[in-house]
Amino acid sequence: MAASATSKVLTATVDFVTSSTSSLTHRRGLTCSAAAAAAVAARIVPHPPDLVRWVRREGGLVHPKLKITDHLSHGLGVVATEEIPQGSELVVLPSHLPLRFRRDPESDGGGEGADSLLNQLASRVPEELWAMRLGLRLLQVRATVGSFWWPYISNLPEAFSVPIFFSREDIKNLQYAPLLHQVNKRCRFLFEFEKEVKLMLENVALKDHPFGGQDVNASSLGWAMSAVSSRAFRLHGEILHNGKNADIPMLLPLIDMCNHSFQPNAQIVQEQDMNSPNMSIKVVAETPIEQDTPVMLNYGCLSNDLFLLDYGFVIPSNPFDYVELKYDGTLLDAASMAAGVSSPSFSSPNYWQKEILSQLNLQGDQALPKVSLGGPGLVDGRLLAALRVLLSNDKETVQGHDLDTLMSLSEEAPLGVPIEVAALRTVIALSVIALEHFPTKIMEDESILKGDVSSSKELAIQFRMQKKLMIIDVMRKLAKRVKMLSEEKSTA
Ligand SMILES: C[S@@+](CC[C@H](N)C(=O)[O-])C[C@H]1O[C@@H](n2cnc3c(N)ncnc32)[C@H](O)[C@@H]1O
Repeated sequence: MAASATSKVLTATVDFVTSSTSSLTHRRGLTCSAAAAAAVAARIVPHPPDLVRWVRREGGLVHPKLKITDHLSHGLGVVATEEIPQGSELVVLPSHLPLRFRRDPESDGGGEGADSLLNQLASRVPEELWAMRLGLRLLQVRATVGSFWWPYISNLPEAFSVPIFFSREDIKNLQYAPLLHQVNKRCRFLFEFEKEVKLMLENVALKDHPFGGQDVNASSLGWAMSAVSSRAFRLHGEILHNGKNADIPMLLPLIDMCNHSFQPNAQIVQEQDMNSPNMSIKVVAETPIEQDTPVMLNYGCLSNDLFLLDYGFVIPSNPFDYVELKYDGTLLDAASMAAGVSSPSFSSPNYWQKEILSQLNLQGDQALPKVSLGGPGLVDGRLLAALRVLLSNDKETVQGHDLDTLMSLSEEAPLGVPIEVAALRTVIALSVIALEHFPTKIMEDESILKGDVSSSKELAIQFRMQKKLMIIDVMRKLAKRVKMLSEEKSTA
């Protein structure tokens, strides 16, 4: 495969991103450090108060057959000490226990108070880094002597295994440009934000200081952002004056001790409190929970990029994992030729094909060239439709199908078996190119993991290995489909 074609496949090249790799490792402050292991259970203080007792004392409910315990590879977790029936309420939090960022419009107007300064700082955080906003509140509460939330805060991990705390070397070890890009973006933001916070708080009197006069740097900001991204749930806030309620992120004491599974045995339920605009938040058993079984919640159908970036772990054989590719006609021509398709015309579509590419947002001013491979659909619908359309010379047949049909892999061969086989073979060749883009092979990764590696290096290697295994899985499934179609055709 031509090097120029292969270098285009992933949405950005690793070299480009790593040339400016930022990392928080050399800036570890008082309040944070990289996790010594993905499953590290060390807390902010060595012997924090009993969280279960605190929740009960504050009027919450904790099922008597639950306890917090070490979960081998997931840190702490919540476990059933005896069988718990389906439908049982496991934890109920009264509305004053969740920690949220409450934006008080009256303190937004440039006043001097601590809350006003916190609001001003929060308003400088871009929406996509929402975790930093609640993180500011978390830092404020953490710095408050005698804080109501201290029993909760003191039970938080002292370190997180998210990649902003990896060494530069281990960030490069991820080998996947879209994630490197996100990690760098977060690191750069934290360094910039540290400057802004310092500037804004330089001459603030102690009584007005949102962090009780304590130094806040990129590391402590990173700790707070990671605490929130790995533990907060987006839930309905209280009912607003207009009767609606907006989704807001909240830290849920004790509930956030539950680990993640795609086959959860419990779920979060919100209930309107009688006579108040508040919502109580519960965890309810969705299935019977056997003795010694952990209570598991589903954090969401996320890719490994998001699990690693926000939570600091990677899920093996994650059905929602995918790789990003850039839609590029020249690359598709190369892939298609490698797949044995004769005279493909991806780089020179004719006018009716161009129109469809525009409708698919793959061409024109509004083009969104990022497409994906993997996930539940295996192939990005827009990519599949483009391949099917560009491999066909039959305008009438193509125009006889709507875009949804052309984009669906479950629609078997809408433009005929030869076109379908050529399209799928092209995707397989694209997958090979994507695989070649990783500097190491799976076997090399496996042998590195057999050695003595740091936990962050292990996570980085697990991440890239899972991406490669996922691509191979896509290739295998598509090859099976090609075989089936070819057999069907030959027996027809
Ligand atoms: C909401 S907290 C759960 C409580 C956490 N285990 C603790 O020790 O505080 C989420 C964190 O738990 C760990 N975790 C949760 N589910 C996991 C899983 N399926 N695999 C690995 N780690 C997991 C990760 O460190 C994640 O950032």
